[in-house]
Amino acid sequence: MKPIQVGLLGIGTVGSGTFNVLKRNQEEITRRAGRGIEITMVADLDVARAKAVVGEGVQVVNDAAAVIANPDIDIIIELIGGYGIAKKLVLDAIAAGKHVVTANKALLAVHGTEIFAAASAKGVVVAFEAAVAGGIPIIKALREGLTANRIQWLAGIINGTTNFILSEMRDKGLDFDVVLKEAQRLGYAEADPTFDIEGVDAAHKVTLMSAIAYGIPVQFDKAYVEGITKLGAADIKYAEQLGYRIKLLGITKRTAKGIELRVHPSLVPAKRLIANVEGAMNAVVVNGDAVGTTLYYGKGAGSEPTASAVIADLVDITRLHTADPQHRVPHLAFQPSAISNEVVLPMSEVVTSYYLRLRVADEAGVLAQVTGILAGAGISIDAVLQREADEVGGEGSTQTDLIILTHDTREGTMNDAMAQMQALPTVLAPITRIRKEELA
Ligand SMILES: NC(=O)c1ccc[n+]([C@@H]2O[C@H](COP(=O)([O-])OP(=O)(O)OC[C@H]3O[C@@H](n4cnc5c(N)ncnc54)[C@H](O)[C@@H]3O)[C@@H](O)[C@H]2O)c1
Ligand SMILES: N[C@@H](CCO)C(=O)O
Ligand code: NA
Repeated sequence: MKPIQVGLLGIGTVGSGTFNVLKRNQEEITRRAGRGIEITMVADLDVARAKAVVGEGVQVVNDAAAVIANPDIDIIIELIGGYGIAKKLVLDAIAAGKHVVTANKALLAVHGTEIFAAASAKGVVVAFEAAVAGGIPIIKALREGLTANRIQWLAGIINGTTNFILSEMRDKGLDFDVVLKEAQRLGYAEADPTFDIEGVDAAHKVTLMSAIAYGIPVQFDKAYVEGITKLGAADIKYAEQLGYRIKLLGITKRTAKGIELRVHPSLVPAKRLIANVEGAMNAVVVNGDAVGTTLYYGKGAGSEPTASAVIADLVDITRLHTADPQHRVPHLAFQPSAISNEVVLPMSEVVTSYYLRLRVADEAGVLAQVTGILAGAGISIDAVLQREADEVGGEGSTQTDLIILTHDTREGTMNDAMAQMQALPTVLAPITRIRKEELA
């Protein structure tokens, strides 16, 4: 089957990430989608910059309408932003019978009702995973994973720029303006950064989540919106002293009287996981009556994290483009015909770092014997801790514990070294080995 053809409108921060990730991971994405996905035409006002990103072989124009008019294109990605020209282009793409993928939360939160109605009438999809919490698959979780539940409430840190500002102000005592400039440089901030700092961007996102959580129309005009501009450094400090962190939260809650929809700075107990979401990271907590509380965490902004969500929507739409129902939800996420025979490694080939605890005789030269074996095996030591014998075995003890952290080592090599260490007469008990994972 020939690749599905995609037209990209706007190749700035998110657009270039989308182009690059799609190209880099082409082979695996095709195995998942069941068909290649190719951006064959790009529109951007800055044609020269666009050409520098896409190279040869992709048509670049400055008129987005020309991409929509191209009959070979099945999916339009809108990454221009705003409610101006983007609205017209999305509606034109729908009218032309094309599916739309967009990261434009502003457009959907304000004009979603009109846009979704147009798409329904035409039988096309408007997918927007990238619009809420960037790379975190929160739309998919609400739309698919949690469908059994009556959602009670959800709350999220859904604006990276403001979370970055609050984190830097708290940790480094930096000024608001300095941190905002840095967020803009890193590509997190909206074209108009007042949308970030006044809470508007978070309100766009929580409006969309509220609609999906409760099955109501998107109603941005009903949201209460308060940003972080009136917060003082002193408030952050006092909250801290009381055991809280201040976070800009988007909250939507079902109550007996109706649905709450609001964005404002909030004190959150410091021990909550969400209170420890720092920098530009996002997190959303969802409470459903059956599942209880679930947490979704990750990068909510930036070029490739946002591209990750855009491409997931492209894969979903591509999977729909077939009559075969098996194709739509492949059991193992990859198409059955694309399952690979890559090997699963035996444990001896696994590479990790280690914590070792050796109960040894408290005498000269023991440490040298042990480290000598590790050096001989090419195992690099990260840290060594030798406990006082008295601490380990009580007063007058002749035994002590030697704790060693290693750098990455092949398990088979470690097994051999451990056998040698265990055989030393000065090693008095079975060695304890715990594998260490950084998980960063
Ligand atoms: N940057 C992020 O981390 C992020 C994350 C999630 C969602 N978003 C959303 O993604 C969208 C794009 O954001 P971005 O950060 O990539 O913006 P950007 O400013 O980096 O890119 C927009 C691009 O669109 C082009 N453009 C403007 N008007 C055009 C027109 N009429 N025709 C064709 N091209 C035009 C610009 O030249 C630019 O290259 C926005 O809706 C934004 O809210 C961004
Ligand atoms: N301006 C947004 C981009 C992601 O939607 C943020 O800072 O989170
Ligand atoms: Na998302």
